[in-house]
Amino acid sequence: MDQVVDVAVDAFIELDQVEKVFDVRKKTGFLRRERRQVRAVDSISFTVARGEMVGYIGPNGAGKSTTIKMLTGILTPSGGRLRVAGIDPSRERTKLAHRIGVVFGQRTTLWWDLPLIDSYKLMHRMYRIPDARYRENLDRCVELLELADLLDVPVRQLSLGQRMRGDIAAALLHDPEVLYLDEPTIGLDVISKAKVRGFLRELNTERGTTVLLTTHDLQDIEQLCSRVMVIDHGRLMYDGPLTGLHEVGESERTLVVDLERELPPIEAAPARVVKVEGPRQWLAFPASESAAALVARVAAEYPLVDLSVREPDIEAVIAKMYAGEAEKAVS
Ligand SMILES: Nc1ncnc2c1ncn2[C@@H]1O[C@H](COP(=O)(O)OP(=O)(O)OP(=O)(O)O)[C@@H](O)[C@H]1O
Repeated sequence: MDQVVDVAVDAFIELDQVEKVFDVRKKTGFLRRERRQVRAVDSISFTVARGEMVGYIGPNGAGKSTTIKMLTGILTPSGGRLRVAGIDPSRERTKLAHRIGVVFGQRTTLWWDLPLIDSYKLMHRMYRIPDARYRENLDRCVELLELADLLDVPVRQLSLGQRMRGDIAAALLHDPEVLYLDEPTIGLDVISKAKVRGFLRELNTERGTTVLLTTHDLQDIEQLCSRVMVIDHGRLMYDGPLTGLHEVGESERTLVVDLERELPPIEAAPARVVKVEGPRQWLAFPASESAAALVARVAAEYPLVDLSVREPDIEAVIAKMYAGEAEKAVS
């Protein structure tokens, strides 16, 4: 038995030096085409244990969707070894389909013109879900995702947040052991985001569902995942807790305050004013510091009208991470 198989005992998802190379043909003249290779996933290795909830983040084009497509069996890796629940996804895609659920935030798996409930009935048959189990799972999703009033509404009439909740339910009717979520909160308002996050947290703690979550929203990760992996240019750049990512990237949050009138830059170290526009000031402070303490200090000393806290975006954290690496390499 080789080493990889030994590691697989605890690993529910397992990637060992997985690669995906796309052949791209580009038109460069009237009859001329140039062939180019895009290394979308470049020798990635990681394992995810059963019941873990892991964030998989990175800038646009980093290789996140390609990884998820390989994990579902839609794409075949160009190299390396990949297993989900001991199954090779691209070889046994149908067998695996009964054990995984997938939600692509930007696309729907629901039938556009049919009422929501009809999509669920079709999935009941497609996945051959036993009646009692289907009923139980449907009831649970309807209750927790607040779908009762939406079941008879055609999918095309649902708002984005309603449709997303409908899609998440659809992915869970067959009781998958692992759920891949690609941008599940994209475009949702604050209340819908909170509902989706609350549901996922409960699913993970109550049912032990393994979750791999791709997102551009760091708050998704903050509120749901104890572990985060960062991918960029197809390579795994970081694997650890989110707090560690903030430390590596020395990321900053921003406190935006509206004062009663124009005033000199606020003094509240370690926060520092990075921008002033009339009575509005932007203060950057380390993401690891408490925003509440800073707000209390500023409110005690300055005439505040309004305020908001902005989280660092993933691109900014990753950019800082690179800057840190470059500095280390120089010194
Ligand atoms: N079918 C394909 N053919 C050719 N190139 C592809 C294909 N799918 C993806 N790519 C390329 O592979 C790279 C990784 O793409 P991927 O969609 O995995 O990134 P991503 O991290 O999911 O990005 P985003 O956050 O924008 O969704 C990109 O350079 C992309 O252009």
